[in-house]
Amino acid sequence: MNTPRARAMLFMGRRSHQSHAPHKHSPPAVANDLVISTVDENSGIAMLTMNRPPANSLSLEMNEALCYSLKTVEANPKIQSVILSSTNPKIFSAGLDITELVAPDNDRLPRFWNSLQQVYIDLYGSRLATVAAIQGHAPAAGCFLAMSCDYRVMSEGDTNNDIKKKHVPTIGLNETQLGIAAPPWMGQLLVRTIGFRQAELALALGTLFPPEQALSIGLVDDIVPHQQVESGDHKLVDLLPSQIKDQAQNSLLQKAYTQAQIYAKIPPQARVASKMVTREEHIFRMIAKRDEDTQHFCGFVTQKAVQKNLTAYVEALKNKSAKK
Ligand SMILES: CCCCCCCC/C=C\C=C\CC(=O)SCCNC(=O)CCNC(=O)[C@H](O)C(C)(C)COP(=O)(O)OP(=O)(O)OC[C@H]1O[C@@H](n2cnc3c(N)ncnc32)[C@H](O)[C@@H]1OP(=O)(O)O
Repeated sequence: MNTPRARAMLFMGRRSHQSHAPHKHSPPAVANDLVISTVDENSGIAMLTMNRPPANSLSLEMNEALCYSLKTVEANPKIQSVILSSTNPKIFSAGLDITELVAPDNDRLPRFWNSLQQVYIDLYGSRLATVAAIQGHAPAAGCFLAMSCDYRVMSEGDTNNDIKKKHVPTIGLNETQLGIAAPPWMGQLLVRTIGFRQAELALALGTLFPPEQALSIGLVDDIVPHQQVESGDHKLVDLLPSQIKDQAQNSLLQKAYTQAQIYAKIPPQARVASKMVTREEHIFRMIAKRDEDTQHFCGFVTQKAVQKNLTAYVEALKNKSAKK
């Protein structure tokens, strides 16, 4: 698998195993509205908007929809950049769908984990320039999605004095707070993004960072105030799915679009080759340990003590939501 040809194919949007019989890890082709895909061939920019209410949490089907949408966009040679966003103005993604982990089905659990691994392989190894527009919370695997992109722009949130309107999004790998540990490849992604010591601290404490702190440690590349801008780029307006058309003047999406334009102007072969330099080793290391990782995950999650923590966590989430 780890041959020069396999490496090149990974980053050119094709998988070396696709020419053979379906691989056990290949996500099935799915088409649904969990991820809304819009494409503008003139600018070379596409947008994938996560649309799984209430929290864009990552279920098996959501992971498959993400991979399918990304592959479909990648197959269009006119597209060079993609923006990953959310229809929910307050949540980018709440991470893994925790209900997948509680009292799991023996057959579904490994398939679920494989689908998440595939999201990582496809997104981190995409030939496209990927820009995450993080308008709301991005805990755990939500943070992982953002870290798998090439560039992260985060909204400062609504720091309105009115406490009811106030909304400050946070981002980070908070798994330890749930009594679980981030999988090794996800934790390593944090190390690669913010450096060893900051990652060591953040992983142990399960820290969720507000936008300014996330910027200061390099977890995001830019933050933008929560505001409408005077004149939006009309090309961005064309790209927005109907569900978020009213956000055309939104400064976060404007910034993400500008960054996607900058990437789209770089000669693609050179951009892709430079991405391989920093990412291929990490991806191939994960692929080599993929089955072992799935076994660890299934063994870990099904432990009695872990199930107890997760059950209590889901209960607390539901109670919190019911009290609103
Ligand atoms: C030896 C090696 C071993 C290796 C082992 C590896 C093991 C690794 C295992 C797991 C890795 C996990 C990574 C993860 O991603 S775990 C998920 C972590 N996510 C969270 O902790 C986030 C939880 N959610 C929240 O904190 C909030 O919902 C927030 C995102 C901040 C939004 O807050 P708010 O706007 O106030 O919204 P609500 O809390 O009211 O939620 C709205 C509804 O959404 C449901 N919800 C929220 N998050 C999830 C989720 N992650 N999964 C499923 N459902 C979720 C919530 O219950 C509300 O629903 P309802 O209104 O129907 O009750």
